[in-house]
Amino acid sequence: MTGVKELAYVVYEASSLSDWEHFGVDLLGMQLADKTADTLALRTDEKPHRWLIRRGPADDLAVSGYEVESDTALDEIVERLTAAGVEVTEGDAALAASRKVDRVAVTADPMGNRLELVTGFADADEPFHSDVLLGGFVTGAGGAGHQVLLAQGVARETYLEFYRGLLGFRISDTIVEEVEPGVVADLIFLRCNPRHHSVAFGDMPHPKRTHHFMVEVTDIRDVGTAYDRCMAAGQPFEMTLGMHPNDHMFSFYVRTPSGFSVEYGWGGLLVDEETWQIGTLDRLHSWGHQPPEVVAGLLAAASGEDGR
Ligand SMILES: Cc1ccc(O)c(O)c1CC[C@@H]1C(=O)CC[C@]2(C)C(=O)CC[C@@H]12
Ligand SMILES: [Fe+2]
Repeated sequence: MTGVKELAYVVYEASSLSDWEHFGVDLLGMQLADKTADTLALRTDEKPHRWLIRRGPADDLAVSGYEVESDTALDEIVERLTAAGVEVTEGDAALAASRKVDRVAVTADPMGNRLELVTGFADADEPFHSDVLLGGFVTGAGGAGHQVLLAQGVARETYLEFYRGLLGFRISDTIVEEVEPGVVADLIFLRCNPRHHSVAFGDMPHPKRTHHFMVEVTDIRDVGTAYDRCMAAGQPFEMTLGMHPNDHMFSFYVRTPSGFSVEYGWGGLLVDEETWQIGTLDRLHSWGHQPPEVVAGLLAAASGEDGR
């Protein structure tokens, strides 16, 4: 089935662009591409933008842009969506120009997340440059990274029918873990290229549309120095360094200025379509990924009055 090829870009609506500029550029090592009174364009590679931050009150995900192989592939997907009763509109030239794509079709998933299906996402004129990274970000065929979105009470079969049945995603695995007595995290991970997942869904209570966006770096030292920069800047952490059992990502989670998180990772697994088997795992973390207050408690206990 002709499906989408990669997560190309996201648009976030944020109340403070200056906080996001500091977060993206100084802490994460992205490149500021463009800045107006109401938007910020951040680069992680040869593309002109991977994150667009637009001024507004939502402090949440506004758009997920997925690139499609060709014009005919986009026609095919639009036709499939329309036949399934999903509304799709062709974006105008101004929208396409603002996204730096040839063509953009606008639709929404069953949770009401706006999706832009695009062709011809151009490269920037200038090569990517980071002021702080030793290496670079891992994008390429795997796209900009991955994100976890909230199911918001929509049944799994409903959003799978959309993402798998209409957009062509494949299931990589599911993880179900009882994180506290009576509280079950149940996540499903979907891929559209060799990256283990470009999107995952969970139905836990969460105030935003998105839980996190994952950016991956080529050099493990850049995970460590990003961790240090976030720590030194007082950026709140959601989880310390750790690893996931499904995609083997070595990562930490830090809060964005909009309250949801960024996962900053290295070493993510690539899926071989020929041999991959859909797994069902029972733990979210192989090790680490502790809430900071848990680590703070352990460290305080370890250095208590009798702990010399
Ligand atoms: C479990 C997992 C595997 C691979 C990933 O890239 C990934 O982000 C995650 C999930 C992260 C995160 C978590 O571990 C704790 C429980 C969380 C907060 C959720 O409830 C949704 C996202 C979950
Ligand atoms: Fe993740």
